[in-house]
Amino acid sequence: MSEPLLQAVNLECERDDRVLFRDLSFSILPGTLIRVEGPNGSGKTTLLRILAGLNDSYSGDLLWRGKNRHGYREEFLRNMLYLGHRPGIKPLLTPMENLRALMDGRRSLPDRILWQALEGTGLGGFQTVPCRNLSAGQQRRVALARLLIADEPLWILDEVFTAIDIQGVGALERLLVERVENGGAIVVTTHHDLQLPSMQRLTLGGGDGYDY
Ligand SMILES: Nc1ncnc2c1ncn2[C@@H]1O[C@H](COP(=O)(O)OP(=O)(O)OP(=O)(O)O)[C@@H](O)[C@H]1O
Repeated sequence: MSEPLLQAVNLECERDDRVLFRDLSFSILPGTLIRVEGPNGSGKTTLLRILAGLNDSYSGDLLWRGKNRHGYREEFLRNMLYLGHRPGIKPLLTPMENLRALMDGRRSLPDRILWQALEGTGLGGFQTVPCRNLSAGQQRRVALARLLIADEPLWILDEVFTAIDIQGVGALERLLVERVENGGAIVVTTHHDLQLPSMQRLTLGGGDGYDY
């Protein structure tokens, strides 16, 4: 069996004296997709931000490739791609400029590749239009183009199906399946009815303060 990329060991997080989750332990293996589920406010975004290294308000351990992540933060960040529940698109920039910004200097790709990635998410013809003139779904697609040029082994995706039309949802589902088949690891939250082969589920909402 392959080594886990990321392991959560006894994670616990409290917000405003309410336990969102405790004793949460799981492994994220290459070639797996984990869907984090739970009702509004159950802590899905909080958990994903903790996994992505964007929130340190937790107890427990996170191991990156078997070692405490604290000592390997840069390596972890280089190998992880996080897309948050907001598209994170700058309205005054074009899709091309935004996509380059989303690369965050990790790899220098030629414009041709970025252009094609935007075409691949249905933004052909919009590559040089300021993003403030795009629809909500088109802005989301700019962020999703980042996935088409991603080589990070771990993707952490928060509500990336939001505002995407039915064709876009199908294309994104196929991309996720293909990625997992090729050894990628994905953690995703969505209120969309995602049913992918061999998807694992991690359900939140059992902490103190929940009646359901
Ligand atoms: N910065 C913060 N400070 C204090 N409480 C917070 C903060 N961020 C989130 N919370 C609280 O933590 C709880 C979990 O929020 P979170 O966004 O993780 O839930 P979620 O499961 O992703 O919800 P949704 O399905 O609505 O997106 C909520 O009760 C929220 O009010």
